[in-house]
Amino acid sequence: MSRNLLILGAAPSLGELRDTLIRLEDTIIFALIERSQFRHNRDIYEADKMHFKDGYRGSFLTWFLKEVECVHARVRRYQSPDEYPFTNNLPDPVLPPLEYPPVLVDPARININDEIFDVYVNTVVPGITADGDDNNYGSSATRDIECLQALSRRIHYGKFVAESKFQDPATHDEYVRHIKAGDRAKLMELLTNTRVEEQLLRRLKAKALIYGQDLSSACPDSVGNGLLPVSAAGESGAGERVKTRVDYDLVVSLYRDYVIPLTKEVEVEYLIRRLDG
Ligand SMILES: O=C(O)C(=O)C[C@]1(C(=O)O)C=C[C@@H](O)C=C1
Repeated sequence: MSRNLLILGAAPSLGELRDTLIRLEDTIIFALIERSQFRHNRDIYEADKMHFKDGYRGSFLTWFLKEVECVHARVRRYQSPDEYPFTNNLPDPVLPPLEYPPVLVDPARININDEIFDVYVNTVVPGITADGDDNNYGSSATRDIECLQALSRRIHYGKFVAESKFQDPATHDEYVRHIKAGDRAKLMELLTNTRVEEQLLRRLKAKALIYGQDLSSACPDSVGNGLLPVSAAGESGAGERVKTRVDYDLVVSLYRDYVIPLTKEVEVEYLIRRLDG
């Protein structure tokens, strides 16, 4: 995705941006499935549960995040306008800066990763994992970081979506009026597209149902007969609820209650500052 942002001369269209959001649904569902194979492992989220030889005070996950983000910062990850770190005071890149086409007007580099982290640790992880401790701390935290990065990229992509809506001649003047009035509620109303949200949630349920199935004991023939038949409602041919590796209703509620609202929050916060300077 970063490469695309580098080579795009002009702002991406709303259609192109929505295609990226659709692709990120797959990334997020698979990352959640990966994390859900391990138990909750609550200790990795609690500060001072582990003794760090380097004197670090905090949770295992925040220690791990900081280490990973240091490496990623050194290879310029956070120079990309769709990548935002969860930790601070990161080192400078070892390579010269890249020139990204100036699509966004975002001097404050709006970053809501603290909110995303909070929702992920306190709501998502307990929802998608079985309770208990299986000692897979490194494996769990590795998957956590993948989930967090994917969610963060998806949610901060709202800036590009907001910019594209702001540039649209059909709504430009209306956006400018609400921005000048500092009216966040009106901006929220204007940028909301209920039809797109409903379609997204339906698609997401279908994807979570299909990607979440464990096909290890299925014996399909060469044209695929023999795979578990699943209806859109999540019922097997026999009428019972399909057991998937990650609960598809949870994936839908994650998007409905957090991912979409946080994306819209990013869009509003981006737009409200759009005319500054
Ligand atoms: O596709 C858009 O128009 C967006 O702004 C993205 C998004 C989303 O988060 O998926 C957010 C707000 C809209 O109501 C619809 C969808």
